[in-house]
Amino acid sequence: MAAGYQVLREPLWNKGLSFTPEERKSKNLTGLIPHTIESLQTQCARAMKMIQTRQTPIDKYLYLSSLKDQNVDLFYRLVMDNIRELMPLVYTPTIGDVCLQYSSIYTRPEALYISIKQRKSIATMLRNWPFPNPEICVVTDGSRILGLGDLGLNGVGISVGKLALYTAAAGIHPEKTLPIVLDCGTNNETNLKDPLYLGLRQKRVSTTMQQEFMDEFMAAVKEVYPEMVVQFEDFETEKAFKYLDRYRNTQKCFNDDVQGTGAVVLAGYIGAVDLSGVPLEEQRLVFMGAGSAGVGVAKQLMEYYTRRGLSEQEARSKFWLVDTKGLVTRDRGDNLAEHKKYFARTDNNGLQFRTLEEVIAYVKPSALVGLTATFGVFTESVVRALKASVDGGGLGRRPILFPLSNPLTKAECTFEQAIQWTEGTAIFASGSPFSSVTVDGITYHPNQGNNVYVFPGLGLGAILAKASRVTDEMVYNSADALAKSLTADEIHKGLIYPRIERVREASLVVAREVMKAARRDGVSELPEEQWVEWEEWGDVALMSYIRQRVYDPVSFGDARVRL
Ligand SMILES: NC(=O)C1=CN([C@@H]2O[C@H](COP(=O)(O)OP(=O)(O)OC[C@H]3O[C@@H](n4cnc5c(N)ncnc54)[C@H](OP(=O)(O)O)[C@@H]3O)[C@@H](O)[C@H]2O)C=CC1
Ligand SMILES: CC(=O)C(=O)O
Ligand SMILES: [Mg+2]
Repeated sequence: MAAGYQVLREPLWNKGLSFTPEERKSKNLTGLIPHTIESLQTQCARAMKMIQTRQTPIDKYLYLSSLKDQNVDLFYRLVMDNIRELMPLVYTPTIGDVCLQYSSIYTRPEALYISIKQRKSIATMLRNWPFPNPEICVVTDGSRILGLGDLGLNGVGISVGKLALYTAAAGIHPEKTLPIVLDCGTNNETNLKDPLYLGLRQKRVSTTMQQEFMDEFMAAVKEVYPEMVVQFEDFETEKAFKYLDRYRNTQKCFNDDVQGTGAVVLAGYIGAVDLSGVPLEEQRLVFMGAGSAGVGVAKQLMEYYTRRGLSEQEARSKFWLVDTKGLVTRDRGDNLAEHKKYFARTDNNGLQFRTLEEVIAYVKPSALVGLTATFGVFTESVVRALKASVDGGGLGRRPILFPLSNPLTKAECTFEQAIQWTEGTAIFASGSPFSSVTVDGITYHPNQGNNVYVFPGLGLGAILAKASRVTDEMVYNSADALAKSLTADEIHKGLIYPRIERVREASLVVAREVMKAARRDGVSELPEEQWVEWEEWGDVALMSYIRQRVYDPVSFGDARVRL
């Protein structure tokens, strides 16, 4: 163990003012820090005060980021204990601005930056990562960052942000997380012209060349870190589907935008249907956006229907997908992208519907899901038409309205608009957090339908189960577990997701069910005796195993009950 100053300079060793008298002596810290001993809570109180003095979300982010670089335990204790206030800073919406400005605000490395020019040394770069045996990586090529488009290398911020939540929301040790950006060029002219841009100054390479690069990357991962789970994040549509299909049967990986989003929306949908007064079989869903998230979500919801006894045909018929050209139909006359074909309608009798208003008038949906990355496409007339089509089915019925695009500047509508235009009846979930709204003395609370409720638990479950693959059953069960994780109080309050303060508790439940699904699918490589023991003692024993393995920073002087 290094002594003195070096201990204070190493973020994973530094405890700030929480070093005990014995540690201060043994590590030669005496005099290098103030004599006072403080608990993590006291240090958190100081940090919160500092955050409040910062004016803009980016300034607050920079303060937090610098804190993470000085004292990892303090950073995570702070985020865990103040998740409602701080998650929007380390994640969406602020992380969107961070990515937009990443090259300008860059101060120090925090990820692996792998450029296609260095493709011959991917394995070496992976080995250069200073911490041994990472368990989870989030990898992006920056080609579709949130709803902000192609940000190139600057998209690395999303890998960093998602992994901070793996730790805060699921307790994966920070040392075991690995953010990666694969730099294949960018088509973003602003970045290419920016003298400070840190990425390759060239247009994106061809699909074929990137495919070869991905193959090399995934092979290097298998060679260097065979146990690591790979989360694909924010790859543009075609690549999102293609890479998932290509690697999912041979490596431990999943796509967060397709599968994580699918699972989180399914969990919310299960709760929303209960509140809506429209029975599951009568629900009719319009999806605005037929990209990686839209199709991923539709497929996951369809799975729910088929597990409830509907045939594939019946289940598929509940979904109407809309893209920039209107309702997706087989006979629309354009060359439909492969991923859109499955849900393309064939029952439209040659009719085509260009606008969302036309689609709503035709379908009379009970639920409207937005995954377009386009602000404001749920206009007043659209939302009022949705409400009218639900009202038509009987009094007291409530529309399901999920504008899920990120960050807030891309949301299809705001919470306030949803409340106003539906007279407070909308069952609402958005991708980024909106504040509560009070109208005529009634306060309405929004839900945040974001894959943050799924990926941390899904990843943790896959790691702890030593799963050789991430199977559909594991993904489906993450949704099921999340839906069942609400408390009576949350259900009573009309919520469809656990309060964000409980995201960690919910993630551990998700992880437990993911582990069990891995076992059922025969992909868990844990010893048989271990499973026999859990099967004998049940969920309590399994949960206790999980809790013993999660990171939960505490300090000398803390007297509190931990998860
Ligand atoms: N809440 C959450 O947890 C998550 C939210 N998201 C958000 O979802 C959004 C979309 O992501 P993703 O699916 O990966 O993106 P894609 O680029 O794959 O898909 C976008 C889709 O939206 C359609 N679209 C865009 N503008 C319009 C418009 N004006 N009218 C109708 N359709 C439109 C596109 O049509 P076309 O095909 O014709 O181009 C395309 O089908 C992003 O903002 C992302 O942040 C994603 C994952 C998780
Ligand atoms: C949340 C997320 O994964 C996205 O917006 O892409
Ligand atoms: Mg994403």
